[in-house]
Amino acid sequence: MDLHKEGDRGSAKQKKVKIVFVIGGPGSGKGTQCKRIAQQFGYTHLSVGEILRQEISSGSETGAMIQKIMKEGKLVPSDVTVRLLQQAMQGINSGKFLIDGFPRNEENVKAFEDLTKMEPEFVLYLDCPQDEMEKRLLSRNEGREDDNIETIRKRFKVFMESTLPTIEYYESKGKIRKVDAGKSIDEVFESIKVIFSQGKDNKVPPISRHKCKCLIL
Ligand SMILES: Nc1ncnc2c1ncn2[C@@H]1O[C@H](COP(=O)(O)OP(=O)(O)O)[C@@H](O)[C@H]1O
Ligand SMILES: Nc1ccn([C@@H]2O[C@H](COP(=O)(O)OP(=O)(O)O)[C@@H](O)[C@H]2O)c(=O)n1
Ligand SMILES: [Mg+2]
Repeated sequence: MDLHKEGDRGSAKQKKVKIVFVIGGPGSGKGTQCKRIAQQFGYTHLSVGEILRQEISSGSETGAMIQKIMKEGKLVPSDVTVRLLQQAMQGINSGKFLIDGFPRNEENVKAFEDLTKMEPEFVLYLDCPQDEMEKRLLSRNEGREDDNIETIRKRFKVFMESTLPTIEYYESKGKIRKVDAGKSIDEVFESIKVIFSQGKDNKVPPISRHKCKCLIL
């Protein structure tokens, strides 16, 4: 599959790939909602966290490096993350990708743009109060090494310091679609359905980081 924009190499035959990024704090419900979106709207769901965990399971040296970083709640270097993400995308013949947990910082954005020459159609932002996210993560029960209170707090800090600026970046491009993710799974999905049913010209009102529920601690 060619991951470049239609026309980039002058061929009218190249398939236009549509990408939606899904971001939000740890425990905001990205994975849960992505499964539903993929099923209802025909997207291929790629969880970047899962891709990184698969690399850990492979037993590679890169995997060992990723494991150490994840345990500390930090972010994996973008060249590694984007290379693994691009490999995963190239193995799938899909026109529509839902990329969960990406981008998480400005370096992620730049590495993705540089390597793939693509931009997301829009960015779905699941905005959830931190105390709710903490509660969800502590009862997630997936055996993850990073779902302990110490690492969870570090991940929240990384989200505030590194991911919120990327939300502002996409907001300035009119690409953020924000939903209140503090509600029930069904209620959140109802709001998401409205967004995925709209044409790309229907923009939601702009947001500012001061209005994010995740900052109401
Ligand atoms: N809206 C919600 N209300 C209550 N629990 C939720 C909601 N969305 C997800 N969960 C639960 O919270 C945990 C974290 O959800 P998950 O989808 O893994 O979040 P993320 O991928 O953003 O970390 C899971 O155990 C999930 O079942
Ligand atoms: N773009 C990304 C995504 C995940 N990660 C790493 O993977 C971890 C788990 O990501 P995840 O998306 O599975 O976590 P949740 O937000 O779903 O809980 C993060 O805390 C980072 O250490 C990363 O470094 N860069
Ligand atoms: Mg997840």
